[in-house]
Amino acid sequence: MTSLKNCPAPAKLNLFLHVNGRRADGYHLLQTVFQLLDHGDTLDFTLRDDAQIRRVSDIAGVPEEQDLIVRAARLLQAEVLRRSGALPRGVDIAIQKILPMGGGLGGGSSDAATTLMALNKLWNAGLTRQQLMDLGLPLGADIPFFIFGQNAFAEGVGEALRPVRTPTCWYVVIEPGVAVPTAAIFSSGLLTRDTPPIIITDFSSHLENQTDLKGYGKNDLQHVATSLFPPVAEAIEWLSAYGDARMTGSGACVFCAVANEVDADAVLSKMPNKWSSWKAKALMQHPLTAML
Ligand SMILES: C[C@@](CO)(OP(=O)(O)O)[C@H](O)COP(=O)(O)OP(=O)(O)OC[C@H]1O[C@@H](n2ccc(N)nc2=O)[C@H](O)[C@@H]1O
Ligand SMILES: Nc1ncnc2c1ncn2[C@@H]1O[C@H](COP(=O)(O)OP(=O)(O)O)[C@@H](O)[C@H]1O
Repeated sequence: MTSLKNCPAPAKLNLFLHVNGRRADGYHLLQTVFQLLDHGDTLDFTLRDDAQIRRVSDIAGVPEEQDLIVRAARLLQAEVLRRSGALPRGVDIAIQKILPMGGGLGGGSSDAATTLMALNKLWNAGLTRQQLMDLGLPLGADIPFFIFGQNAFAEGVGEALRPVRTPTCWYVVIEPGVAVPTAAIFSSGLLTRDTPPIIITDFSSHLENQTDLKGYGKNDLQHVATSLFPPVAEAIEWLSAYGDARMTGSGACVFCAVANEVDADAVLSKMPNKWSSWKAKALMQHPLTAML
């Protein structure tokens, strides 16, 4: 095998996100439920005859050397060399990017996770899922979740993951047109960091029948983001007419659960033109799992 094409890098939502405290290194302790969506970026990987890792598509605002895709590929290439003594062949990576940056949809992390999983296969590297998760974590807190490959209740900074069953519903997502820098939200004086930890004992039924998220927490980052970025507040206010509208991650995107595709289309038909918006089905598994 010399190439892997059309590899999906799905978006995630944080169905809720609690900030429970802060570690000594300044990183925040979170509790969140990650939900995979059938909407995301797509990547192609083609082996080269030399050892270079190259991104062959432009991503506006992200230089090749800083791209999480390139950094993830180089990290795995170095790890394979360390383990086996042989340097894997280089690779050209093309990406069709549709997820907005600074959107709270985990796009960069998902691209990096797909890269680690696809190259592990293409290079016959044989790393376990857990080894890939450990390798990815320093690049981005959401990367272990995407490699985990199932909807999850996460703790720590997002690396302690347990599978959780979530509703088989649809989501309407609004991109409010601003990029929210994650660091600015976490460092804000407006942020509360003392939500009491919740304890989930029944992971098989938790959240399963809830298309309405009421009662399942809140996003502690939301009031910070809405204060600093008014378009986020405006999108939540508009979408609240159709359900329990919330922000995902550190923003800027806003979502609302609906029962089915017809209901999603009904909300989208009323959407003001100023926002990009879309519908997505809740996925139960990472779509790359079935391809590898
Ligand atoms: C908030 C979450 C929730 O899923 O998602 P996004 O909104 O970014 O998608 C993630 O925890 C974000 O993870 P990620 O996007 O990888 O954040 P990073 O780039 O690692 O962190 C950017 C900066 O935010 C702060 N940060 C991040 C995560 C965390 N648990 N505590 C923090 O204090 C740190 O100052 C860090 O330098
Ligand atoms: N392949 C990539 N796709 C998106 N962003 C990337 C990528 N590589 C690096 N980044 C950087 O990561 C930042 C966060 O992007 P992203 O993960 O899409 O947003 P969020 O963490 O809010 O979901 C971007 O602003 C960008 O500077």
